[in-house]
Amino acid sequence: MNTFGQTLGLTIFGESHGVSIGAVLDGLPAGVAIDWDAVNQEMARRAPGKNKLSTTRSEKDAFEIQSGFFNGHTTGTPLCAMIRNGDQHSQDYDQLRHIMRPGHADYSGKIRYGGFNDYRGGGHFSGRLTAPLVFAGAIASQILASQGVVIGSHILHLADVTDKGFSPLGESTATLQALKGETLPVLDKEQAAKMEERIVAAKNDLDSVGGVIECMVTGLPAGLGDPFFDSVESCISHMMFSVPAVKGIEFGDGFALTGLRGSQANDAFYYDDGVVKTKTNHNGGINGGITNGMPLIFRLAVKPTSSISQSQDTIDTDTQENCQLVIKGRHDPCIVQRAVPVVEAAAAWAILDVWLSAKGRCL
Ligand SMILES: Cc1cc2nc3c(=O)[nH]c(=O)nc-3n(C[C@H](O)[C@H](O)[C@H](O)COP(=O)(O)O)c2cc1C
Ligand SMILES: C=C(O[C@@H]1CC(C(=O)O)=C[C@@H](OP(=O)(O)O)[C@H]1O)C(=O)O
Repeated sequence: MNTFGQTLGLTIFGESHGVSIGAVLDGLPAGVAIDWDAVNQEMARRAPGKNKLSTTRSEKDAFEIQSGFFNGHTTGTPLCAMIRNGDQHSQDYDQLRHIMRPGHADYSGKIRYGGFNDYRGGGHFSGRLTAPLVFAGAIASQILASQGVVIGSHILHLADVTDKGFSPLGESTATLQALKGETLPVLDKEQAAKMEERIVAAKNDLDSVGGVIECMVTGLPAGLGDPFFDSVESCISHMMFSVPAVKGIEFGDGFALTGLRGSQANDAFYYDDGVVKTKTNHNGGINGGITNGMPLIFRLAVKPTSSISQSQDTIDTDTQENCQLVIKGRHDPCIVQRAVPVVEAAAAWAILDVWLSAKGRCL
């Protein structure tokens, strides 16, 4: 199934080198006035071909609304948006019909779909399918913002360069919003130039780099989520592994919690003018799968781009022999900075789904 969500259904469709890609958003509340300029801004943050750190494929990522929006408001029935593809170089992919890129989905996709998958540009597996995800998330984040929820992210690590982490007790809305204007969003501004240098160096070596994105969600009330299968961690993780190249997630202190004692890892409660807070936030705003009212924090591992131009060992499925592959084409030397708006959008959609499920489809 290519649909995500319990109360709010998101279906994404299309192939990177097909006519179009798009999304169907089902279950949105009726009567929401959407700020389309803000949606366009989010699309532009993710769009390819903007600078030397990204693929040179140039796409406008303009969307055409097909349904679900009438007289300035959502109708509450499925909202469908279509995004046309315009700058495909499909000949770059001719050899990839039968020569499998290591690290990409060529082989697994070929087996899954019996060889009928559209392999051009990675087809339906392409990072291009994150454009409809951003479209959906941009709408979800507007709805969440009306309830006081803010989502922001930065690059915590890129190759061997490290930014300072988010303050676990929360960052201001101004800080989270300001990060959205940056190509390499970091808190310690000196790290951006070093990160850029690592991406350019990898590209010059016909290679790629990966990193870690840290995401924070502020303004969530306590009590959202469910204890087991639909825990907030489960819902967010389910969504985040839909972002191509994401290979890991941790909440709060995550794996580092394993090195602490209980006395160090527990987040002590206190009343702050009648509001329940915790003095630390090692658990990332979630206890028992349910939000506790503190900022939600998670980190994602993003792998280095698999399509590199060095010669690599692989297989030819036509001849059933081992062979060498030199990939042609226009690939991102680093996915991390391109994935930042995608992660925020994906978080917005997953959290709005949790919210509407908890509150019986209502805000
Ligand atoms: C925004 C974005 C851009 C991407 N750009 C590329 C790219 O240019 N070349 C590439 O090989 N992979 C790229 N990827 C990653 C692949 O789509 C992904 O590695 C592939 O679908 C296999 O999925 P997996 O890595 O999650 O196993 C990109 C991913 C995202 C989110
Ligand atoms: C098109 C986008 O990114 C693409 C993601 C991608 C991949 O394999 O994931 C491979 C490249 O595709 P192509 O070879 O067609 O240029 C990227 O350009 C986009 O982000 O909109």
